[in-house]
Amino acid sequence: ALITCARKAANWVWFRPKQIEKCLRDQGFKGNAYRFLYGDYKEHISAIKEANSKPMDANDNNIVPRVLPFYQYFVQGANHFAWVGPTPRLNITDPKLIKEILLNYEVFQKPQTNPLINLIVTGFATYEGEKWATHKYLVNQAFQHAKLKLMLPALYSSCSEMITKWEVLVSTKGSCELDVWPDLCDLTFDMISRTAFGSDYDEGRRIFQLQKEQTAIVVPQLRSIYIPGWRFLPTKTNRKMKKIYNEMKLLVRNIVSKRHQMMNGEGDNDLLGVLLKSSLKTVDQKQKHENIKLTVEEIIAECMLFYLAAQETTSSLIVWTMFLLSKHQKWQSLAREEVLSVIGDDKPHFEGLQQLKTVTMILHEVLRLYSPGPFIIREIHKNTKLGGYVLPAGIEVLVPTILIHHDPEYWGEDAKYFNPERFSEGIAKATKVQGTFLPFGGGPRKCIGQNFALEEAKLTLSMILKRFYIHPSPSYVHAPTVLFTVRPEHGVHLILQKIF
Ligand code: HEM
Repeated sequence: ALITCARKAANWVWFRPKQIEKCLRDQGFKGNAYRFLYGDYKEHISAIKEANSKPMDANDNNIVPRVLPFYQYFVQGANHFAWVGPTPRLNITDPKLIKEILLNYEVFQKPQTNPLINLIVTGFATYEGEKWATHKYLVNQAFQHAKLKLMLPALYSSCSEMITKWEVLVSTKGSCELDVWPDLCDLTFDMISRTAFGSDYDEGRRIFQLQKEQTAIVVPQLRSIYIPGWRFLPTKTNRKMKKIYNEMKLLVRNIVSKRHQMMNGEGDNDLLGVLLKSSLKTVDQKQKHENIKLTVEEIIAECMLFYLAAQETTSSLIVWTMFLLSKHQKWQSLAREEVLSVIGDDKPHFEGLQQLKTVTMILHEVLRLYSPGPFIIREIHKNTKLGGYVLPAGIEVLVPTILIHHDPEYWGEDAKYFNPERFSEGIAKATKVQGTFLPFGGGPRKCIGQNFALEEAKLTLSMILKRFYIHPSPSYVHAPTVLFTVRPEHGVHLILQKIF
């Protein structure tokens, strides 16, 4: 047994990486030679630290060196690989190959993360195969057009609370300086709580606190140490995380069972209602995924996923939009004019939000420049053809979406500039090469919450633009950084001026 274990360990930390390295080099891929256990990991971490050590010029949108520092400094180009411990990660920037990767989702799978991340990311985002397909199908029911329309009043209530708070702040002087980031995080949390849990959303608030605690624990771990195989160690951190996770699970379980008892087969229109319906009844018999029932455990996992996937991504989109509108007053005025002409003094309504063309162009441009999810990672478990290459089993591929979004080859010489005009004739005509706008990913594993996020963002921006002029603040420090999403390291300080 000892000999078998020793052989396996030696294979994992040395022989297999060296074999893979040879296979990659033989096909023309470039990268550093594999170094025992750590690979390029130490350089990777110091590149992140170095890149984040100083703020950027506030007029500079070239955030790639901060967001993908290792890529920028060491890899320098497409079809290079870097070592994350004993695992090589191949960078792919060719749109044709990216399309192949995203479409071939059964082979290019989501990477297995360490168990700490598994305590944060749950639900179907972590599944593969038939289980993923059936769960995605069921969860998708909650994001249908008709359902999104019904969610609007809940989103409106959340947003009104934030706007009222800001109106109080500006009431004495007519304007105030404010870090809008924490408020936007609270807002998107509140929105997902209401839309996920309907009337039980208050009980969901505690989940937010717990998720914040989890992130606070996990982030320094991810950035500082790397011990290959550490996932097997019963560390203090693991225990702390597990404790928080169990508390979250209990909270969601209580909400789920309360609703389960109340519903007697009839669901609400919130996300939980849709999932619970599926646990009570069989789904449309004509559909492929008939007779699927979710267990309570599975529903809990999906609810916890909503919180993670829906919250910081959308707040990141809204905060960078506010920041860029503060810098580009022309676009701010155009957006405000459009909101006033389409929605006027009414409450924002679903059809109105669909008609906001300028606001949509602005949001697309923000998603391009400040993509909340700046890269996509996949791994393969068997030797796989990709274009003219044969990729060896056990490697990861990284699609650096943000790098592609900033590439002048696809977006023109003004790729680094904020120019929503490029989206005036839709996404297809904004880029020179199709498949280079990937803020929500692509293929079957594309983001399920895309329309929901855009609805949230349009509603929030409409309500803000109707009440306030947004100006830059001298205390703002431009420091985009990646912590699950591209977020502002020191918040986003802006001056809000009341519109009378
Ligand atoms: C601006 C906001 C958002 C952005 C930029 C965004 C981005 C993304 C991206 C890039 C992916 C693909 C990841 C991959 O292929 O590895 C993804 C997947 C996903 N997103 Fe979003 N997302 C946003 C909002 C949301 C919201 C509001 C929800 C839920 C309510 C959500 C739920 C999910 C889920 C569940 C997946 C996994 C899909 C699957 O594995 O099939 N996202 N998102």
